[in-house]
Amino acid sequence: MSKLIVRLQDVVIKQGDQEVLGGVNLRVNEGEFTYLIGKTGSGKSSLLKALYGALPLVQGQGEVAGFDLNQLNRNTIPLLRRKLGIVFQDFNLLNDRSVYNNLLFTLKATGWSKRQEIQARIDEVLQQVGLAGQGPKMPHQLSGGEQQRVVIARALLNTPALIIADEPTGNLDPETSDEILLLMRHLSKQNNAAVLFATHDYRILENFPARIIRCLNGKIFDDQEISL
Ligand SMILES: Nc1ncnc2c1ncn2[C@@H]1O[C@H](COP(=O)(O)OP(=O)(O)OP(=O)(O)O)[C@@H](O)[C@H]1O
Repeated sequence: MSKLIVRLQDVVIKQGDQEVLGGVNLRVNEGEFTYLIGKTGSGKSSLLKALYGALPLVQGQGEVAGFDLNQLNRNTIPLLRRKLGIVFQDFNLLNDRSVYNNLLFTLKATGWSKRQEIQARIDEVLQQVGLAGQGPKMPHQLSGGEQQRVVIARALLNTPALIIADEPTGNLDPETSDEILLLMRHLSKQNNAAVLFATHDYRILENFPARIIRCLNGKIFDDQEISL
């Protein structure tokens, strides 16, 4: 049987006083690629935030990468996030430093200290996203698609069990969006990382089908449960 990376049971998620999603049941297997769709304001980002410990579960049980979401605290949230790779629409790179130093910053912040291991890991993730040798470049010297590749490389640094991608292609043209999507699907397979990929882009869903979770009217619907 596959290992579950996400397990939510009867979960309620609120933003302030407003219930955004209720009765949420969700299971995502190791290595599984899943889309998350829904209109603006339907709760996609709120669901993802709950998964990375930025919004509490108001009710219900949840486990992500072996962490109990109801038991998270200041000490365990960073440990959970180390098991996750998070990719947003806005690239969120530090613009005052090179690609290499962006990746170095994350490794140091997550406890890496040996120079040789750091160098090797940075080379490895840059290679995985097709940016070998681009470490010395500054973010502004890269295209939007290349910047998003750096963000994906950063997300891979600590070998995440789950990659959470909140509209990662939202700022990219269709051709570059396809490249990023295909890269993420390839990396998901290669690294056995589950991916939750929130998108508005129905073109991507049609061209590259996979399981779809839909946020609608305060609930989630699983269009196609693929069990691996
Ligand atoms: N920080 C916040 N404080 C209060 N309410 C919020 C906050 N963030 C989101 N909301 C509300 O929660 C609901 C769900 O928002 P959420 O951002 O999860 O939707 P979404 O599906 O991700 O939308 P989009 O596609 O526009 O990103 C909306 O009604 C929104 O107004």
